[in-house]
Amino acid sequence: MSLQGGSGDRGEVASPTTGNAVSAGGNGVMSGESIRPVTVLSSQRLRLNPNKEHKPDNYEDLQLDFSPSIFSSLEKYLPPNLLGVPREDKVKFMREILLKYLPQGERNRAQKHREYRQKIISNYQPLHRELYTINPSTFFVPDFLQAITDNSEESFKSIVTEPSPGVFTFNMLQPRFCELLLSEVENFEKWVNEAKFRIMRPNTMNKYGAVLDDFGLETMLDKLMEGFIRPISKVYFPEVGGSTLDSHHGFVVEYGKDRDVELGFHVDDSEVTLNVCLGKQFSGGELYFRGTRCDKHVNTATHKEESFDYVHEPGKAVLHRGRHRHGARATTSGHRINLLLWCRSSVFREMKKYQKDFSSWCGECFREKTERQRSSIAATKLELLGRGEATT
Ligand SMILES: O=C(O)CCC(=O)C(=O)O
Ligand SMILES: [Fe+2]
Repeated sequence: MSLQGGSGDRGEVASPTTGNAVSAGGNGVMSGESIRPVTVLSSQRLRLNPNKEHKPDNYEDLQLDFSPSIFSSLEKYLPPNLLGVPREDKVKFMREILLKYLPQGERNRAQKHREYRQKIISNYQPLHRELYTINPSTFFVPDFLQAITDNSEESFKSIVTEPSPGVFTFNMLQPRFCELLLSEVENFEKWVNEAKFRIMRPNTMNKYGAVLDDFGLETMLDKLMEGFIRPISKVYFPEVGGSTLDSHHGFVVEYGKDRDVELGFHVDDSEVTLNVCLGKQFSGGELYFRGTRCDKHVNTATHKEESFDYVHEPGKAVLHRGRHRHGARATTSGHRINLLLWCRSSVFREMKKYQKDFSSWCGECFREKTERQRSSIAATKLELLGRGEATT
């Protein structure tokens, strides 16, 4: 976890962690509501598929130890006989389930983070309100928008290039959008300095940069992921949950004089990462890739064909697996700011717990599997040959 190899050719890979995990948390009690005896059997199970017709209750006004939106989402999975019971009974049932999944420590951390965000959002005045709601025609370049609208493998192929296996690039953001976002980030940082507000950095590896989700851009970025990144990831990264991306961590990183200089060798806490350069003028800052690895193989050697350097261009996106080992070289002059969207799939993360063989995406698992198959074929051949000789 520790060493951040400068050149990224080998060495241990750091895995940046973030504080934004699951938006839930609390002090473990529901205040303000008396808890009625529940008419529910705890042996009842959630449905496998949601009831899409059901309109869930609103839980915003309750003091709950999980995010109200989790209750609204989970309600669609309640057994049919529970859909019509009083809201407090549904809360009790769902809370019991949620408690099994989110330990107290994590809930406390998530609650603190919710309060932190709330403090920013109620004090920070956005400069460009048009950034906070997605507007495809002003955000994206026409070719990208057309490809997403057509939503087919062919349409994506027409805009996407794959300069190295697993690294996909395409033009994505309009210069005007990049300018506005840069100016919004600058404005946010100005406010942070003036208010002497201590902000959380995007991850453990950055001293600079800002989490966009923390100052109001979460909903916009969620729409960006769902409507624009998930369709592409479904085609290019199906083996790591590309079609089921359901949460994200969105931030900007900043490099240059008085900022971070480079970024060490690491893997992201994401299934799929979108990295778009916003500008401004800079030299250096190339993104180097060194092959995709699972946890077990994260520190294994790089093979020649896995080495690839990418030169950032404003407005242009790079899409890669989070487990694709990478880092950023020093930005030697000017100022470089990139938008990062670490996209995650809860379904993939759950399934991963039960798997050992990741040969569909881990370069080393693939090599081991191929080697096993090769020697098994060789052994079978030898045995058949031996039998043949014995009978002649
Ligand atoms: O600076 C870059 O382009 C890479 C950033 C990155 O890999 C990250 O923040 O996870
Ligand atoms: Fe990264």
